[in-house]
Amino acid sequence: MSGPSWTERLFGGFRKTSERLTENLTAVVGTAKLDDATLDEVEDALIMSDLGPRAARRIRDKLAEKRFGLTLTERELKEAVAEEIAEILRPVAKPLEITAFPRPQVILVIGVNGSGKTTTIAKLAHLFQEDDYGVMLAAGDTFRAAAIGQLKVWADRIGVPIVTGPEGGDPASIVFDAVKLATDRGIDALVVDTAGRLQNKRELMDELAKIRRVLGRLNPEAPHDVVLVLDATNGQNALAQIDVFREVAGVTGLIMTKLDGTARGGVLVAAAEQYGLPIHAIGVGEKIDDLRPFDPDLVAKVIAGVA
Ligand SMILES: Nc1nc2c(ncn2[C@@H]2O[C@H](COP(=O)(O)OP(=O)(O)OP(=O)(O)O)[C@@H](O)[C@H]2O)c(=O)[nH]1
Repeated sequence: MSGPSWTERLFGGFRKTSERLTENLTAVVGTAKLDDATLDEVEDALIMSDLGPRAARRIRDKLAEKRFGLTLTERELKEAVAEEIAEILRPVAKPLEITAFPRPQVILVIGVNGSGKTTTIAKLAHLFQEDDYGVMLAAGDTFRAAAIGQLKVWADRIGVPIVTGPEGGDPASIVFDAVKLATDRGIDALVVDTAGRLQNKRELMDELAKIRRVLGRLNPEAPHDVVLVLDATNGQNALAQIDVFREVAGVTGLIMTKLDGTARGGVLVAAAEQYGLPIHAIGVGEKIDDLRPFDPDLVAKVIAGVA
């Protein structure tokens, strides 16, 4: 028997956001036309659904601009909200593409422990493989032997080469070896795991800076991508993580995981509005093919309860 489809799981990841929003929107309609008081209620409903005050404000303003004074049915209001959410999400939906020349494209993956970083690296590698790219992994999280072991298990399972070092080894030297090997072998994408010790910001910053310096010596363009993995079940805390990692590592894009569980997926909209960072993909399960393209229109409809 097969389980729920990935889109069904996606509904799960946004359920908390969506239920709150749609309940509150339902309460709004039927009472009055879209005047200031109603718009206030819509804005509140959006804030309470984890979309954040900025996105809520923008959606309110757009609704006012386009539909002030109209009396909308419940469905029409939800569709209008979905459209404005989609407007926020569309510009940030950008798959991670392999374009680096010379190869390899070096993709640093960062994120706190437990965010789904290791699993996401394996899923990304699998996606690249499916597109016929040569992929290599580098186990740059040497802080814990388990992290190295776990990445190795994934590498063996999907059949990609991996460069590792001893526990406590120097991540920069592993990355250096990996880039050289990847260059020799004509690898297209080198995906690098990094330590996720956010509680020790200084050390993490130094470590990432050293990796950058070493990479820069081999290829001034590298790292080409610095992808932050965020756990959607963390809700608003995800925003705080973006703040810190932007400062520590210069994030170039996001992947949000665990959008299949009991996540507060609405935070994705808050992140899009606040940071405008590309969202490369979303994780909707623990299996290797559970990393999916980020579809802004579908996500917007799911959130607004009109999918
Ligand atoms: N439901 C669900 N679980 C996920 C998803 N992505 C990762 N996980 C699970 O989350 C847990 C943590 O994932 P890891 O990939 O080990 O996370 P990590 O950030 O590398 O964490 P450490 O190994 O502790 O550093 C694992 O049990 C994964 O199977 C997802 O999209 N959905």
